[in-house]
Amino acid sequence: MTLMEVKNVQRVFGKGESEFIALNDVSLTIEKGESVAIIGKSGSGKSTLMHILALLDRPTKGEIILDGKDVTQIKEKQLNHVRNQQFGFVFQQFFMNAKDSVLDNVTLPLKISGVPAKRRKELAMKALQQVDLAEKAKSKANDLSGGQKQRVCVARAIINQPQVIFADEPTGNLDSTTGERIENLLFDLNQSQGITLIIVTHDEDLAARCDRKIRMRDGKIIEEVK
Ligand SMILES: Nc1ncnc2c1ncn2[C@@H]1O[C@H](COP(=O)(O)OP(=O)(O)OP(=O)(O)O)[C@@H](O)[C@H]1O
Repeated sequence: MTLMEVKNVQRVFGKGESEFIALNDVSLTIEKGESVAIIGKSGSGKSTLMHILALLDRPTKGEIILDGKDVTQIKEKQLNHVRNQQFGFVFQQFFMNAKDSVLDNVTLPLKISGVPAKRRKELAMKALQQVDLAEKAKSKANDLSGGQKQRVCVARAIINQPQVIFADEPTGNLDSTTGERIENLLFDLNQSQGITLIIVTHDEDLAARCDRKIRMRDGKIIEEVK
């Protein structure tokens, strides 16, 4: 089953002399339950493509079809809703509220979607158990190690039972052992819950674990390897 189709997408930044084509006629289909690595040199357009797929950015030209629906032109409010309900995010820089508790960080997506506090806590504890960090629920996010922070981010990403997790260099800030633990977590979720994984990475070993590798250069997909 197809999850997402990207059709002839172009993303242009800037205007006039400073115009820059970051994505140039990119087309791509993503199946449900796949794990896909987006690879390529710095500046090749990987993050730009991921942001478009994750509906965090809109294409200048082209179409995005999600679950058979054209979402290219839908309103910001609806986009936010789709992201909140269906997507989870894990980024290299963690993006946590450092002064808040682990629990508050993990429940944030549910707070946004209006889930009552008691239920939020239940689901957060379940998600934290999955990443083996239930005992840190009350700690300040800032007091955790890098690997623990990233596990909190994975817990936050799965709390809404998303159909896709978007990960941008999820192991980029971690040592290799800790990074591998995060990788294992992501691939376990992919295998056991069928969550589609879309991972931007420089790490060839991480890319090799994905079902499919999409290599970008100068804003184009130059190679797809299964
Ligand atoms: N908001 C923006 N305004 C102008 N140019 C941008 C913007 N975002 C990205 N670009 C340009 O688009 C190109 C692709 O950027 P992108 O971040 O997608 O690359 P990347 O492959 O993810 O690189 P890296 O591996 O370094 O993160 C770069 O040349 C970048 O300078």
